[in-house]
Amino acid sequence: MEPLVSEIKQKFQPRLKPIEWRGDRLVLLDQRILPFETRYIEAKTVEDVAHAIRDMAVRGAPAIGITAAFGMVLALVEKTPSNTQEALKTLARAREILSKTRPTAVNLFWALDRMYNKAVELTSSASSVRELRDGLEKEALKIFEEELDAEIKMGLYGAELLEDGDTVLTICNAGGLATGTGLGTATAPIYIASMLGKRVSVIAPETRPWQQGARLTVYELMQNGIRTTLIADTAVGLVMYRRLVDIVMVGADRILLDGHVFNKIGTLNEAVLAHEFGIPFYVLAPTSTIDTRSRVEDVKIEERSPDEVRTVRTAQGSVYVTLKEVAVYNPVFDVTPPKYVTGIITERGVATHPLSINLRKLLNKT
Ligand SMILES: CSC[C@H]1O[C@H](OP(=O)(O)O)[C@H](O)[C@@H]1O
Repeated sequence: MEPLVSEIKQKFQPRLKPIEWRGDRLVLLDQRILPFETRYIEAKTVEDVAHAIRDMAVRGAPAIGITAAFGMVLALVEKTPSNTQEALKTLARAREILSKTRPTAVNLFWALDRMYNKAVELTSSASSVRELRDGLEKEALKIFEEELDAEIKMGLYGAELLEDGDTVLTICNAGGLATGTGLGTATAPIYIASMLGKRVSVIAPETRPWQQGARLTVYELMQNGIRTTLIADTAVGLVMYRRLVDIVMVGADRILLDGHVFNKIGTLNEAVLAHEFGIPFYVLAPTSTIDTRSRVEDVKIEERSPDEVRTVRTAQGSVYVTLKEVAVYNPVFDVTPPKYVTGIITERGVATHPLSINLRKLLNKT
């Protein structure tokens, strides 16, 4: 598969660069104001990175992980510790700050642990803080490259499931904006199938309240020439009932070993409806999104500001669509039980039922 991965890596020139490392700063495409305005923000400190993740200037499980990884490097850039032991203390503080930004996407914690453990390993041989920082920078860049390779492999596995003329239903944005690489997870099969000559189109629900579908998925798919139809979230049932959907492909923020999938709010609705209408429902995620330790009850489902539901984003900024005083409950993820999942597509292959056994097999695959 490797030669094909290299060929596709050369062929796929993403229009968007959501995350760019500049050696002493991170340049992030501000996703809070797309598609109305293309604005980049510079993150030069750990706090800058924490704010960008918390405020969703950058979002999407893999993109959050990659951004946090570079945030750990910036911890040694913004103020150079006096020695490598002080550097470890600085990195522990940075991990603490970044781990508090958003609770559901496991990629954040996976990336922070990987970077900190790498730092511990490097301090045993690094003769200076600069050597430690250079080693950490290499690790963050490696995470980015591994993520892109994983998406290409997921895309190849997923593209095999797509026929010429198929329509894919998605949710939220699990595209190149959500992973930072420009290819995405749920969108990777769509881009690669199209590259391989299959005419694939997409139905993208707007994905209230943050509108990742209407503002981000529509934007990136159309930029990449994919035929896209936007629908209201409440229309997913009817498009399935009318057989307008051949397959559902969604991303994930956290997948448990028993096959429970945490993803954007509304994913459960699509999964249950797809199961009812006999439509294949696939989840796409790199193995860095698989949480091998938690049970369903251990996972915190993020709740965000009530104003995300009370308002809608427009080119002029957010406008209220209801009474400002109304009470709001705003969970931004849900959890889909494994019975509603046809398969989980990772860079190591596709796990089908029994998911609990086959996910472990994929993780143990060398
Ligand atoms: C590549 S999957 C990304 C995943 O993250 C999104 O959530 P958010 O926009 O709140 O970060 C959504 O759940 C996507 O499926």
